[in-house]
Amino acid sequence: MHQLQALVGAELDDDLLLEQTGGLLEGRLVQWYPGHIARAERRLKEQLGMVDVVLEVRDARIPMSTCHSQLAKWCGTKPRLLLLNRVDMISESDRSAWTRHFKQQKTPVLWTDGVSGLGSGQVRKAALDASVAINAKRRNRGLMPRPVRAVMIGFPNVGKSALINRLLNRRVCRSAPKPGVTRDLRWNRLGSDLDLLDAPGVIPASFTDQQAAQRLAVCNDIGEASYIDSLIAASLLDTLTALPSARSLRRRLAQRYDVEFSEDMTAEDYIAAVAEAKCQGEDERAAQRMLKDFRVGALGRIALELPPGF
Ligand SMILES: Nc1nc2c(ncn2[C@@H]2O[C@H](COP(=O)(O)OP(=O)(O)OP(=O)(O)O)[C@@H](O)[C@H]2O)c(=O)[nH]1
Repeated sequence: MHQLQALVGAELDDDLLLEQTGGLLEGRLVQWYPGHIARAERRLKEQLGMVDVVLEVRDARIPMSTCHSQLAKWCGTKPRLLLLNRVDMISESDRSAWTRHFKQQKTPVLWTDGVSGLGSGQVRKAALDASVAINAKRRNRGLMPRPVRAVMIGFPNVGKSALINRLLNRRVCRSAPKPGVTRDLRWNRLGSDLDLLDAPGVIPASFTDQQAAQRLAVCNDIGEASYIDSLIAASLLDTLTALPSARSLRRRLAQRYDVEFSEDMTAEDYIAAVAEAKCQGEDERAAQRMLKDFRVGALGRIALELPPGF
């Protein structure tokens, strides 16, 4: 298991630190910047206090690693909807496996694609359905109905802003392929019934799971300054070769890089071999290329995590 590097550069300016909120809040960093982490969590709890409905967005490639461990507790009885975004990046069979899993757990899930807008109609409907109950309660207490307030919460770069833009059908939130883009809270009115809050991506302060941290890095969900590409690319290869579809994935890698990935090679061996063949022997460049290929879907539609027991 490769250890993910915590931020080692001491010269962190505020901007970099902000990027890292959306960055690696893994054990060591938490100890180094306790004030910063505590502030991010305080803000998250404040946001939860302001809304009626929580839309929790996770990355469909890593639904477990992008699960915020404290969220269920903090939401209490508040309605919570689980959105699995980037559905376009996983295979049909991955999707079916997760659908079955969440059905067994009795957790309603909506599949979304923040780029094409797939699923956004259902998200809107589900949020508005929640508003009916909320406004019925208000009327019973003699209060005027008001638009339902919902917040999009999730790890950095899972696609919250893109989803909001699709829901509103216009580009109101900055959305970019790197973590930590959303820095401020922003309310957006959707029709006359729904106010949506886009919030900066947050990683739990208690996040110490190295494997999950590596998967976040693989999926570009934490700041690049937090890790070394070759370690993370090796982690990606280890994960791919442990999946049920490992054999076909090895073939796909061989086709893409013209280098066989035999069973007796380690991930590090393979990166070195691709570096030799394609990147003048530079492992870091080979690693960056593999990570980029995975992130843009050039290695195929792959969920890195499957439900337990799959
Ligand atoms: N392929 C694919 N890309 C997506 C999807 N949703 C968002 N993206 C892309 O992923 C990148 C990150 O999306 P954002 O909407 O900025 O993510 P965010 O969760 O708001 O990020 P933070 O600001 O870091 O909290 C952008 O380049 C989006 O175009 C999706 O469903 N599929």
